[in-house]
Amino acid sequence: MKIIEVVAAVIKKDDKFFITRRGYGEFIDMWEFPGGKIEPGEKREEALHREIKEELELDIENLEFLTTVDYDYPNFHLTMHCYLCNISGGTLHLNAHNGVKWVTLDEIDNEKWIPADVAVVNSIKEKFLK
Ligand SMILES: Nc1nc2c([nH]c(=O)n2[C@H]2C[C@H](O)[C@@H](COP(=O)(O)OP(=O)(O)OP(=O)(O)O)O2)c(=O)[nH]1
Repeated sequence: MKIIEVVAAVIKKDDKFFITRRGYGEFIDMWEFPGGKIEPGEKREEALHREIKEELELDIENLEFLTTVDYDYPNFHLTMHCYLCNISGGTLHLNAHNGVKWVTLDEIDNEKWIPADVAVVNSIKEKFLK
């Protein structure tokens, strides 16, 4: 099966997490963590900086590895490396999404997540729920 390797940003500020709603494609209108495919020769962190700049026109800093999620979709296998980070600059523009919001840990389960992201949400809760 085709393997797709993706990086995703779990952007945090105070007690909230920044989530984005897909604006196109198979998972349109479902929530995800922004990011995208690693290009040949790219390091994971470089790919994440590039994707967040392309998709949202934001800069990120303080990347800290959170988890790698593996998920079998019907037509590909997803390997997704997720990094906690903060916004360090830029002005938000939605170039790939049709919505964004900041959610607390109390709200994070209530979203219509892309299937693989349920495991990311569980990792976030494991790390931050006291
Ligand atoms: N970015 C992102 N992709 C996710 C998440 N969860 C999940 O299953 N995916 C899947 C959906 C896509 O099939 C794949 C990432 O593709 P993408 O469309 O974001 O990547 P990209 O920007 O590099 O690609 P493209 O649309 O330009 O081809 O990973 C998530 O939280 N964030």
